Amino acid sequence: MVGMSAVGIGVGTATTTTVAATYPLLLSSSSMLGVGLRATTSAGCARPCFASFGRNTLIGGLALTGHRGFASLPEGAQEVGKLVSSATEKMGLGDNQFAAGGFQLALIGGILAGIRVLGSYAIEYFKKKIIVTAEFDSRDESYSWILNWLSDHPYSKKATHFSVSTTIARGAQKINGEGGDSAIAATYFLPAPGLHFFWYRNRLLWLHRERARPAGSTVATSGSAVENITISTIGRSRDLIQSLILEAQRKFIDRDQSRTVIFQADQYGAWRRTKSRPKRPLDTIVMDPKLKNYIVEDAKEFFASESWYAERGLPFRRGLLLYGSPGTGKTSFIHALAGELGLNIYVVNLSSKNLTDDTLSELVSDTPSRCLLLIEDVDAAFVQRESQDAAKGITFSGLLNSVDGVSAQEGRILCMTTNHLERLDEALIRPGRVDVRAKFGKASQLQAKELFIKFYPHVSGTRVDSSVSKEPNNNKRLSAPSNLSETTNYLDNGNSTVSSMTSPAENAINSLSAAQTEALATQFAKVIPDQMFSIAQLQGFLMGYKKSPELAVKHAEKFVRQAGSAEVSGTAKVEYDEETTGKASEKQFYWEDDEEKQGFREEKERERKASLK
Ligand SMILES: Nc1ncnc2c1ncn2[C@@H]1O[C@H](COP(=O)(O)OP(=O)(O)OP(=O)(O)O)[C@@H](O)[C@H]1O
Repeated sequence: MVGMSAVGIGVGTATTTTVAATYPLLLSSSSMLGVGLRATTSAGCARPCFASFGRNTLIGGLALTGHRGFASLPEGAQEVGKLVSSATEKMGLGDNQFAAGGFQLALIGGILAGIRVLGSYAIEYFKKKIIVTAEFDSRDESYSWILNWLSDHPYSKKATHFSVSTTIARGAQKINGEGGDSAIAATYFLPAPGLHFFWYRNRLLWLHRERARPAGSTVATSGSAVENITISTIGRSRDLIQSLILEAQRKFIDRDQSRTVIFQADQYGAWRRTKSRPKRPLDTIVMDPKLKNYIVEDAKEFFASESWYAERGLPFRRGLLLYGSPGTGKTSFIHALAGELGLNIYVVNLSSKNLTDDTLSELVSDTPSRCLLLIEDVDAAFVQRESQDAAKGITFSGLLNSVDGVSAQEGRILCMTTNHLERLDEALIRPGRVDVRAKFGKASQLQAKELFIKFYPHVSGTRVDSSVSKEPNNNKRLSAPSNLSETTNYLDNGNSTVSSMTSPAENAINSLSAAQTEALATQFAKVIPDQMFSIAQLQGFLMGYKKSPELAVKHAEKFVRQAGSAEVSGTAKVEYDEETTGKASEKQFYWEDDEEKQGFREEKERERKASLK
């Protein structure tokens, strides 16, 4: 079988069997041009032979009988036959039976194809006139709205052909196990691929869900398969389906009310929702309360003063630069700020090889008008690039143009973070691009105390896990980790290791009074030198004693001592700013290579085990 535009070539022979086998091939191909040799079978034999080939029989019959008369064919077909026959005569092919047959078939094929094409256009036209259809593609966010909406629709709960999914959008997991059991993965029941009919506002709608196979694959894999949903109804007005879409969108947004959604650029340079997290309360961030308050109020005021900016012809944009050592809470604060302001975060990774000046500019202009645009480690992209392929990725001027060029989106706050303020070009952080600069320093003793109290919150005489410890992966690997955070990260990464190293008594949930907790926090803070550790390091240490604040206090001194002895051990390098404080400087600890890291971990673990004996 050949396609619509192909040329069909049929070869008829003297036997009726071959004619029957050949003509369907030729004629059902819808070819615009059919070339064939006319069968030289007897007229009497032709009709029974074609009987089993449906409508091709008629065409075959026309071709065969066109030269001899059409008495035995239906009236309409006779007319077409006569037309074909007279065209053949006019072409002067009447005497050559083979050429005439071929020409007739070509003509008939053309007419048939034309009728088909016109027919399908007509059907499409009438479909559009009486059926309203909306289409959703899994590469677009609206697809998640529809899946979310469908998962709650009564039809999905009773459909006998349904699919089960644990997620309806990347990063949009259901927030339960039903019954609140977070250990049970949440599930969505959705109409399976295929055709489904359901009711919406007393009108019948039908839904077609289709899963496209990735090119070159015979199996539709969920990872790469593109899905497509169409929802249709009879009528000429789009109102019903539009209101369904709006309802689905609202529902989806509502369910994100208590969450911060994070978007990242995909390989095509378009924003893609990657995850959503419960909003992080601002009071989980340990930092100078004045600074915290200043930034939050500044952001609120910014969003409330659009007309003020417009009246003065100023671009309605705000820039925030957070700088300081790794693990001091810059990223965490931005998440908390987004939660406080009810904004989503759009993250740009400047080191991405897929990012060019053009895609960055497009991404920035595609951000919604109220959001936080986050560029982390803004210094890193250009430093790395110098040593790699300078032709790849974005340029510095491309970055400048994107963040405040003419096409840059208005109404957003650009947040940049860096561990190295001194490496940033003045042009990038000049007023107008960066309006607020905030330094995130190492923990003061006061902050160490605050962290301790937050880490061991106290509810009705029973200790509960802090919000920090509810996020098991929040103890993310630092880009320049210290010896100590490495040790505790290591312990924290394997819960079994932690519990095997702590006695049942240590795991018992204590019920200290608030005053007792505060007293322990004060003891802890006294031991922790001012501005020596980042909050992440202290948090990493406390993670080793999740349920035992007393033990945390007991081991704190050793923790500090070990930090100081890291250089002596020769396994980690520590840069000291001896002249001034004798404490680790901003540059903090760094490791030579992985082997050193591993060796150090093992040594620390041995020491730790020995101390617990
Ligand atoms: N000031 C803080 N208050 C509360 N938690 C903090 C603070 N600083 C760090 N943490 C905790 O330490 C971890 C790392 O913090 P975060 O990623 O925010 O640091 P950062 O300054 O952005 O680090 P980097 O510069 O390496 O990206 C998180 O789990 C976070 O909860």
